[in-house]
Amino acid sequence: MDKSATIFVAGHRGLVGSAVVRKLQSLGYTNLLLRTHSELDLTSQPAVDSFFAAHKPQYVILAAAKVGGIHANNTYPADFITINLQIQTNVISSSFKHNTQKILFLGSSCIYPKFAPQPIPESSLLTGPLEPTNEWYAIAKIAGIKMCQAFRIQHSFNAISAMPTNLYGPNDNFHPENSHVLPALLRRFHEAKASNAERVVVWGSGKPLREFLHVDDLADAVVFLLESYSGLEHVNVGSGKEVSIKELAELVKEVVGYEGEIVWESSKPDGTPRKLMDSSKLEGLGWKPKVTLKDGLTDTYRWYLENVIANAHQ
Ligand SMILES: NC(=O)C1=CN([C@@H]2O[C@H](COP(=O)(O)OP(=O)(O)OC[C@H]3O[C@@H](n4cnc5c(N)ncnc54)[C@H](OP(=O)(O)O)[C@@H]3O)[C@@H](O)[C@H]2O)C=CC1
Ligand SMILES: C[C@H]1O[C@H](OP(=O)(O)OP(=O)(O)OC[C@H]2O[C@@H](n3cnc4c(=O)[nH]c(N)nc43)[C@H](O)[C@@H]2O)[C@@H](O)[C@@H](O)C1=O
Repeated sequence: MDKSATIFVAGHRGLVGSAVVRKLQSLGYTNLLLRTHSELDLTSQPAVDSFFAAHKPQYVILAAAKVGGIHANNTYPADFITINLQIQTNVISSSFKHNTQKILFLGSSCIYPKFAPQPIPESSLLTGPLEPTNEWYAIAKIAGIKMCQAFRIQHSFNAISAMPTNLYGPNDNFHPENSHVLPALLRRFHEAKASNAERVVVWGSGKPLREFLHVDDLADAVVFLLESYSGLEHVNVGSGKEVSIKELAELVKEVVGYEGEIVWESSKPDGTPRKLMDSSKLEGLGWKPKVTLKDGLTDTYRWYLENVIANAHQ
């Protein structure tokens, strides 16, 4: 790829988009096209089409989406299905219409059936019922994969899809209810330590297993796929390592330095019991993750202290 190619990174202020921008800049890409949500609402078809007509990006990385953890997905199903269908339909169809050379769409491991074989190969897509807490979001993401495939089959449009596992890192969403488990626990344990609270509440049974990938590894994989993969099938992006939510909570407690007790709130949903991705396809293409969970958590906590807590005290 030419380092001066115009690359539109949609969602560049989010967890994934900001990591992709850091990665592209570190590799010497100089012509990044970036718009905030207020500058360009991707749910508006006329606005997206005018933007593409005016700027004609050569490459597009679609990292803008309505995203949230188990509680947000379960509480706002209409938002999760509608906004995601709108954003991806507008961006993929305008990319094709205005001659983008290649687009990379980001889905999620929740596209797979709740009881898929573990580790989950790409071929498990559409082989069984979805996890109910996030089926609305999953249906939108599955439609995104199928839209990329349909444009490739009908129009030879170079649209590819990457399916990341659960991500974390700088610029994550640390909202107490609507975020994913890892940033939620970093914040909750930090606040408990700061206020000398005797216990911290963690949702569910602690038994579900999750695979976590640092967002810098994901960004590396995204750019790797953009530069080197043009297949019909979506590609899993995982770390290959899973931990139980109980183990995660113990690790966050240690990294934050909290000494109180953990209490489990069993009325909260566990979600899918296990979703370890089979990332052997990506590994076969020549890509591997680098960041361990312990190192990634330690760095993310440092980022949280320096960027969220420090700013809150200014
Ligand atoms: N986080 C995770 O664990 C995982 C994420 N993914 C996927 O990665 C992608 C990025 O997720 P992530 O970075 O975590 O999400 P974030 O919520 O951190 O970022 C999403 C970005 O999209 C922007 N956005 C949302 N709606 C619109 C809109 N209507 N118009 C313009 N911009 C909009 C947001 O801007 P604003 O905040 O201003 O609305 C934000 O910058 C998503 O496709 C997600 O499905 C996949 C697996 C796991
Ligand atoms: C990436 C993926 O993310 C979502 O799926 P999820 O993996 O279930 O996401 P989660 O991070 O919110 O929860 C993981 C586990 O952790 C437990 N848990 C404990 N305590 C807290 C807690 O405080 N907050 C949260 N959110 N979860 C908690 C929680 O009960 C669950 O058992 C999808 O909806 C969808 O968005 C998607 O694709």
